[in-house]
Amino acid sequence: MSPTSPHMNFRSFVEALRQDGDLVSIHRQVDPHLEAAAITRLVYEHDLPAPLFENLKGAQKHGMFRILGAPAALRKDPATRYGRLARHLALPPTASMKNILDKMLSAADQAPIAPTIVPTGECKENIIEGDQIHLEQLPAPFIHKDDGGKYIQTYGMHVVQSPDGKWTNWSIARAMIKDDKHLVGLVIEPQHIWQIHQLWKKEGRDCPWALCFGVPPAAIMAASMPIRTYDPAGNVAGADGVSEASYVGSYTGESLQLVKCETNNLHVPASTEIVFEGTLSITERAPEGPFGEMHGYVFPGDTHDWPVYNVDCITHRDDAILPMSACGRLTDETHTLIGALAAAEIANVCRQAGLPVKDSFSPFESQVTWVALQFDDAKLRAMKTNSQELREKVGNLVFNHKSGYTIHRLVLVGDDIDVYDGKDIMWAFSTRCRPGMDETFFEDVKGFPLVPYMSHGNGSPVKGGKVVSDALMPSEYTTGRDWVAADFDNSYPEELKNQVLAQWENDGFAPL
Ligand SMILES: CC1=C(C(=O)O)[C@@H]2CC(C)(C)c3c(C)c(C)cc4c3N2[C@@]12C(=O)NC(=O)N=C2N4C[C@H](O)[C@H](O)[C@H](O)COP(=O)(O)O
Ligand SMILES: [K+]
Ligand SMILES: [Mn+2]
Repeated sequence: MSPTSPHMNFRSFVEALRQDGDLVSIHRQVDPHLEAAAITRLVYEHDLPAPLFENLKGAQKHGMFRILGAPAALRKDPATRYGRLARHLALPPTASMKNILDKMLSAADQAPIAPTIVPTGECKENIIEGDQIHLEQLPAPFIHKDDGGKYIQTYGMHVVQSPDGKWTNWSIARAMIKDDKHLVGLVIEPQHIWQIHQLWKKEGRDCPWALCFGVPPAAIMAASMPIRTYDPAGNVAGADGVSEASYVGSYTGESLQLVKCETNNLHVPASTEIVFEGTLSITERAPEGPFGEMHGYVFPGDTHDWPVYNVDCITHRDDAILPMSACGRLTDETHTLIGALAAAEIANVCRQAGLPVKDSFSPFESQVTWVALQFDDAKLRAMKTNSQELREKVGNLVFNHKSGYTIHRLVLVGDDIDVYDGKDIMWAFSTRCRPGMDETFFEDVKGFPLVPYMSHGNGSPVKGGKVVSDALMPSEYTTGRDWVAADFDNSYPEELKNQVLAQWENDGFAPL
């Protein structure tokens, strides 16, 4: 029996949400065609408990399957805002986003802990092979009314491996059902699944593949993060060169238990809810999309050809649960994970390059197209640099690194700004960054085509459109801050503030 702690076992994670009062089980029959996603979308837009659809119209025998919506979205209570993410990492429900990202980064300078291969696990309770596979009969969700198909894959983990077996990558990339035996999905440059797909193209063989729905929550966090592993040549990139599996081992302190696939030599977490096994074709492509994407748009009819996945075998737990991210406008997993984890890795890359970056976050208000980088003001002054020089240095470093792929604006701020507070970032950006003069634009770097002003804008969808906006004031480079904020914290003497706070409720105000 594999570990049953919530961060290491998806089924236990769902039960932990129930214990937390952060789950709504819906027993009435719900239609996977739009209805389940519509309920989940409203959950996202109001930060409500995760919906578990226990009785899907069209669910197959052996419990194939139920759906858990909003697996890593926000909780309404500010005190436990990130509780559902915290549960992915065995952190307390009151953990801050900083606690969560620090935990994810803690692996960067710890020894990797390799996974353990075990003979079997819960994911082997049911095995469906060959002509018994009918993807079209599964209760796969149709998520947005203008989508190009049923997106069964929105929170599963792709497993692919370099031909030399040295590098196994875990990542999330969407995929929809193409027909009874095939999926089709995004495999975009420079993502690691794209890099490994390229290696198999050179080999002239289809890429062995597995797609794991309902993996240990600690694993899906690394799958969503642009951690540095091998470069395309298969050499170790940067200090680590670990695969996600070993990276997860580091920050959980536990060796993940994996089992071998039935039909290829890849390994998958033993407690996975549903496993698709097969190949990612190096030749076959098919129309994919449109899809309601992370920036909150569907462009009807916006279909493009992407690689085809061939499903040879399905294994699954009894009463399996498919996690679903009905992504789009704020606030869902594409914001709490893609933006936040990219920000964390970008700060890591900056620090490795010797830049005094203390903290970073991608403000939800920017639909996670920005990352705010908080500089240590004293160390900044010691650099004896200036705005233009720093903007160029940071932009050239981040916008040419894979971790910067999805980010189009970097906002540089001092350490009086809380990067996790969107109001703080907008205050600094709006009042300290003079448009044009304090900004450096980058047109010769890789652009992120999913941003609407890229794919449906006026310029190249894949090049440029990036900027470093310096919201550090000139005094922060030289003498130190030459202003006082006109707010309660900074504009009143300590003893007066304490007196006001002590009197606060006696004066008739509700507790802050
Ligand atoms: C951009 C993406 C999506 C979109 O907006 O449609 C789509 C939506 C869903 C499936 C919900 C989704 C969720 C819920 C989460 C949490 C992450 C993503 C996605 N999907 C996309 C996708 O279809 N294609 C893609 O290339 N990257 C995606 N990521 C981001 C990657 O996972 C991230 O960049 C990793 O770092 C990649 O791993 P490595 O290569 O570094 O190993
Ligand atoms: K990853
Ligand atoms: Mn990777």
